[in-house]
Amino acid sequence: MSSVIKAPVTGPIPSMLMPEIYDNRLHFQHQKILESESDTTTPPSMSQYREIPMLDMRELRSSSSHHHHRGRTQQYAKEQLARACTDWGTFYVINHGIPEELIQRYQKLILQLFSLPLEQKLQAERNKNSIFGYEFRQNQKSLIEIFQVGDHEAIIHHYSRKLFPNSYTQFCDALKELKEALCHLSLEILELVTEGLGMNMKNFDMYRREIQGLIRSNFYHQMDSHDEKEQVLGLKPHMDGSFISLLLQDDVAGLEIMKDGNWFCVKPKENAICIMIGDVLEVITNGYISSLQHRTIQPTMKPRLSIGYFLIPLDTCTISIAPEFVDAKNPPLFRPFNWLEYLELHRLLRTRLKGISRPNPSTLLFFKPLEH
Ligand SMILES: O=C(O)CCC(=O)C(=O)O
Ligand SMILES: [Fe+2]
Repeated sequence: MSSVIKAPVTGPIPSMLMPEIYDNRLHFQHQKILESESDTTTPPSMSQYREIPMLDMRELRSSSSHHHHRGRTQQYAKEQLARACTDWGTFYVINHGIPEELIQRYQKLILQLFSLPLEQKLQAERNKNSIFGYEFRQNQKSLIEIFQVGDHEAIIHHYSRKLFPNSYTQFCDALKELKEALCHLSLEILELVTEGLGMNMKNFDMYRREIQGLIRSNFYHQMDSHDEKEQVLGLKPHMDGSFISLLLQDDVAGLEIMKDGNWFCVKPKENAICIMIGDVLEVITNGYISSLQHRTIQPTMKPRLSIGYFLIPLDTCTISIAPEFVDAKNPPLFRPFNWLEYLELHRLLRTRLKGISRPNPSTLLFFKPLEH
């Protein structure tokens, strides 16, 4: 029958962030897309477990050695990487080189942060118009605490001081060290991925100077389960607004991925980092690879900590299809857009559609050519 959307999209998008490219026609289109979708919120049932591809960074990294066997191993690993991207949109990497000591040090400190009194954490609360800070996200059945910062040292110091007035340097140091290591690794992987998919590295270079990093820690509280078969959703199904995302997890399961129309549970792997393809790469490759739809399940046995690192464009960056992914058989699927425009729509979907799961949670729908 009618759509179940409780909060129809009305009123203008805040003009401060509204690029000129927006006009009323597009705004109307957004409304149409949102209205055509209905609530598909059903409690997720237990998902089957699947192994995702596993790649060895030691094999992928080029070496100065000209050893024949080594070259073949590397070539094979690169093919596996390309296949992981086209078939799965996600994979684990091992031998990534991020020191275990550093990860554990940061995990310990971020858990200390989450165990601070709520009033103190709220001193660093995320501002409505910002993506940085602390967030206490409580729904009927789920509870997640999130802490997120970017590359700006001043912001990191600002929030760290509020949270750890007496010992903030220790926290800042670990955060910055981990962020830098993850930045390095993610750029390396992004380069391997784009090159492996046949992207012209000159076109990739245009983005190199327009990339920033976000580090986000998610603390999922342990929830009571009344029905063993029914799971409680933590994060709703979504695609990340990133080039790629890196995910570190403790030993508690909770991540689920969508593959071929089914949800699968991905178990944490010791010393492995989960890589996910984000929306930006889907656009640049003109849909040759898709961003990974994923969600999380609220744990019941013990709490769960995950740390995500997102490589995202700078606000000023324009995202457009790399020409080598367009030909007669592959017409352009997306119009070029500015990153702020993406963020605004991403936020619109999250806030205006609170409590509603869209059948297709993709923000990229808005950048497809208009249908007549
Ligand atoms: O906690 C996880 O496993 C995933 C987190 C996630 O998807 C996100 O922060 O975007
Ligand atoms: Fe995500």
